[in-house]
Amino acid sequence: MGTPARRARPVRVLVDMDCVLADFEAGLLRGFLQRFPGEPHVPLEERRGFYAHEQYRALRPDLADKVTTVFEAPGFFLDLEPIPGALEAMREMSDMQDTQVFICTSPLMKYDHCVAEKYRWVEKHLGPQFVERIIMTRDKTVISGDLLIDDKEVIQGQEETPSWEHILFTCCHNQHLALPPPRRRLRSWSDNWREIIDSKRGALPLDPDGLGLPQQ
Ligand SMILES: Cc1cn([C@H]2C[C@H](O)[C@@H](COP(=O)(O)O)O2)c(=O)[nH]c1=O
Ligand SMILES: [Mg+2]
Repeated sequence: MGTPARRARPVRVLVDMDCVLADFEAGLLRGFLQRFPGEPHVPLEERRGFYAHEQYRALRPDLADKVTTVFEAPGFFLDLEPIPGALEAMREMSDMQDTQVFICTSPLMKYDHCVAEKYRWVEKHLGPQFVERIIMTRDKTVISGDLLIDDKEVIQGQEETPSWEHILFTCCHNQHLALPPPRRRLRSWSDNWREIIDSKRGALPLDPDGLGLPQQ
């Protein structure tokens, strides 16, 4: 009989891209002001709700299509600025022991430029080793992980009970929301993301069949 194993499996962290790694909201406002000067706009401090185009629609119905043309345009996703601290956090996280990091991002339905530009953005800012870590899906609930760091307040899909805990990454459109316990937030990449990852380590099943893991 082997010694009871005390070795945990790695913590798997899924990290969203838009508004978590890449500053979608700042890029959208900048692009809108350049393309439609003189039209009413939504300042970042007044953004509410995940979908910017819905808030622009409420401002004036025709503005929904206008703002949509900004993020569907070639170059939009590639030119987004990194969120402060995001690149450093990703590099540190992927170097952590017993930690797997994946970038989990949803493409636009109008994917012509978005998909390739998301890949190119990751290569440009994080390098080819992170390109291997991209998961592109319209349904994040079917992806397995321990944590999903994401700015969308509600993440739904085919799987009613996703394996991950959703950590809400603070962004202009969600900062006003009061999260019901036990939901957790990451306020920025200066916040306690290391503690959040470590909080998952003890909770992992160790050698579930109880037969012991092979000695190394
Ligand atoms: C604000 C906003 C976003 N979208 C799109 C843009 C991206 O493809 C996804 C967000 O992806 P994530 O992985 O959840 O970050 O949503 C949109 O279609 N309309 C909008 O107003
Ligand atoms: Mg996002």
